[in-house]
Amino acid sequence: MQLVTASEMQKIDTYTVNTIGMPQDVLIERAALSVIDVIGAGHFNLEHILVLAGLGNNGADGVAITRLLYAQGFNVSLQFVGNVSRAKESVQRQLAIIEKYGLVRSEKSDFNEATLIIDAIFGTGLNNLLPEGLQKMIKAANHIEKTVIAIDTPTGIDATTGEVRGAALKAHTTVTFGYNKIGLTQRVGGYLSGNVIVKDIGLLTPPDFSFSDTADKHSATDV
Ligand SMILES: NC(=O)C1=CN([C@@H]2O[C@H](COP(=O)(O)OP(=O)(O)OC[C@H]3O[C@@H](n4cnc5c(N)ncnc54)[C@H](OP(=O)(O)O)[C@@H]3O)[C@@H](O)[C@H]2O)[C@H](O)CC1
Ligand SMILES: [K+]
Repeated sequence: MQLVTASEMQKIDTYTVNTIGMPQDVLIERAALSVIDVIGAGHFNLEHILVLAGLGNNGADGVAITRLLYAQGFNVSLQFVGNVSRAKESVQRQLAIIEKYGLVRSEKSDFNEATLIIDAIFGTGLNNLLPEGLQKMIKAANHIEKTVIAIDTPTGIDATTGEVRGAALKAHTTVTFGYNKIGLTQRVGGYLSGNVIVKDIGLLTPPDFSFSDTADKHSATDV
């Protein structure tokens, strides 16, 4: 199974959007629909779903997932993690749409009430240690051992190395898009990702793309 680094995945994302012309919002919608497939497969308690969404496209996936669940009548709440005014365009568009659906974001959620947490805070764009406050929140969430579905990567895991960036959410399942990431198969990332499901969302790989040898060398799990 081909594994990729975070930057390889971002190159594939960019090629699909900028060269092929596939609108980013279509990819985000397909990503969200692929997660709904997994959620609907019957392995999770869906009584109260809490979606945690961040500033980047990972967060946009999370808001789209919330909308799809809300439209199907699920008891779903959305908590934005970070300063909404700093959120990317893709997230702002998703937030504007979900407001028209009538869903009001929760300011602060009680994790204890949730039966399932959807982690859409950070994905492959994580580039540094998590902010202190978020590290504390993640450690508290791990402590109460809630079932977590991670979107693309568990927040806090470096998608390339599998190292923890201060703290990382422990996922029961990770739904990752396009290719599996090296960081989900090795070091702590290999453990915290749980059951990794790779979903095709229509990303195209450039014809002359050469995967780094890092990717090939790390197909075995060396946690
Ligand atoms: N690109 C596509 O077509 C699709 C991508 N998918 C999803 O997108 C994410 C990758 O999205 P990206 O926006 O690149 O990254 P993230 O959502 O992981 O978050 C990055 C944002 O967060 C900021 N950031 C990064 N590290 C930190 C940190 N340690 N502390 C605070 N903030 C941080 C970052 O800001 P910068 O200014 O630092 O760049 C970004 O704002 C991928 O994982 C998929 O889930 C879609 O699924 C498909 C289409
Ligand atoms: K995530």
